[in-house]
Amino acid sequence: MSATATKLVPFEEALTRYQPVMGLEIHVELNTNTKMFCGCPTEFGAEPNTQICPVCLGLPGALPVVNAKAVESAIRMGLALNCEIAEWCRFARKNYFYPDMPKNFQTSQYDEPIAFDGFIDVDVDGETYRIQIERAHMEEDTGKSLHVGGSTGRIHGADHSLLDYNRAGIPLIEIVTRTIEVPGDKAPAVARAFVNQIRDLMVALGVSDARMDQGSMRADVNLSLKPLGSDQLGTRTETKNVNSFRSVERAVRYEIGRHAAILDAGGSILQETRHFHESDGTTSAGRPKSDADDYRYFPEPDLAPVAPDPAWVEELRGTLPEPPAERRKRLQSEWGFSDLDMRDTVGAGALDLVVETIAAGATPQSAKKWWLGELARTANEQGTDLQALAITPAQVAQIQGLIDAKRINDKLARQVFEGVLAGEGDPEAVVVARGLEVVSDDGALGDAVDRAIANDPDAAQKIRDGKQAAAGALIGFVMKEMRGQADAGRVRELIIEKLS
Ligand SMILES: Nc1ncnc2c1ncn2[C@@H]1O[C@H](COP(=O)(O)OP(=O)(O)OP(=O)(O)O)[C@@H](O)[C@H]1O
Ligand SMILES: [Mg+2]
Ligand SMILES: [Mg+2]
Repeated sequence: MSATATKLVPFEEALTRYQPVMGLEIHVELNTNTKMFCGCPTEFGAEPNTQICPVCLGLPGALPVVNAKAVESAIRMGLALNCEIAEWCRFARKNYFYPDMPKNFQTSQYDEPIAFDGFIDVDVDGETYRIQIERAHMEEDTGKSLHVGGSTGRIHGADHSLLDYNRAGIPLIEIVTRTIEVPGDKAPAVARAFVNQIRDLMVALGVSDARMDQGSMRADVNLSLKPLGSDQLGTRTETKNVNSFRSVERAVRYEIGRHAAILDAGGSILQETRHFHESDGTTSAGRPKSDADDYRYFPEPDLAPVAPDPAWVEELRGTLPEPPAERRKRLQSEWGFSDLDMRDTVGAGALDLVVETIAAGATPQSAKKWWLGELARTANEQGTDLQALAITPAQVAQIQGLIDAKRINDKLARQVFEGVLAGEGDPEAVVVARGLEVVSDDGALGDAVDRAIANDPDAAQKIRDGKQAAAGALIGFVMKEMRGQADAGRVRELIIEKLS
């Protein structure tokens, strides 16, 4: 579903007249064992409405209690984002009605967030861009609506809705950037790199599994344009719940072209939420949303203020992972990567995957080769991120191990990747099931070499005359006959032996 007739100004052309301005809101689900304000479990994928209680359902008289582990995660996250940590802050009620929110308000933070005024640096094409963080605040997730039945189409195209409140009350941190202005042509890539880096940071902190494909990390992309040279912000649109790095990049690009077309035609941008469509990279209108939307925020009367002891905050500072830029420098020197190797790896969002693949036994170069080659191509074809592919770093290392042991070659490895990605099991199982092992047995190879010599007497004669380069044609014949499964090195040796 997408707005088919939307006219776009080509990206490069839009940038000759407008400066894009972005703002990113990232929701991260914390991996605490229990919910934000009650003891319900947070496990993903349970039977609907089995992880609920009077507190997360907002039943009258139920009293919430703050999850201390969630506060700890929020503080560590704030510190990692170079934020100030509030010495005293409160929760607030954000009042609105929506069926997936049983309490009729979301417990969030408003003007007193736990963390504020931070920044992180992201690298794109060898340049560093500093992204200012306005705040990171604690809140709770909503439940989920499932729209089913299609005969009346009254509700989002469906008959009726089912509600699952298992997710209601799971701790969330919302990270909000200040407006971001970078050279227009870099804007989509900077947005993607930022979200990517937030993910890496969450994983390194161990506070969330930050899986965009599973919704444990979600990005809202705000975008506006202003005429070049103007210092007045334009009206923004807010593309909601974008769920991959690649989609973040595409959403920015698409909205730039769409805004430019409207502004060029003398129109004005409607401040609204938008939905992103993976299939064709477009967005479509959601609901109008003005800055004056009145959520009637007020301090939550049922929760005590959060006043983290400064000594505890300093203690938590000591638990932070190595800052990303320093880590990249260290890894680059450990791996012996060139600047370009490193830039490509980071740019592809493959840094942690490469780290894990090396930890599982592969060399840095081979880990990089597969993630940035074969697997990046596959991710691109599937329109997803490397992290979402159905293969683990350990499996990539196993495939490289099979190559190193000369049981398969690079070409056969591609078929092993295909099998693993298709869910046929571990590399070893795929090799056996698909019969992909390289033949290095002299008997079978010798017979094929004999046939190759008989097939191409000219080449054979050249080799007898000492022109070993002519062996290529015979090796090609053998490889073709054995469907790529011959040990090419051994075939060459046999050819030379037989013809000298
Ligand atoms: N004119 C603009 N153009 C682009 N981005 C903007 C503009 N004005 C604000 N932003 C960005 O939009 C984001 C607004 O997020 P914020 O959470 O503060 O409010 P919201 O989107 O109105 O509320 P909600 O959390 O309910 O979605 C910020 O990242 C901000 O920098
Ligand atoms: Mg927000
Ligand atoms: Mg928003």
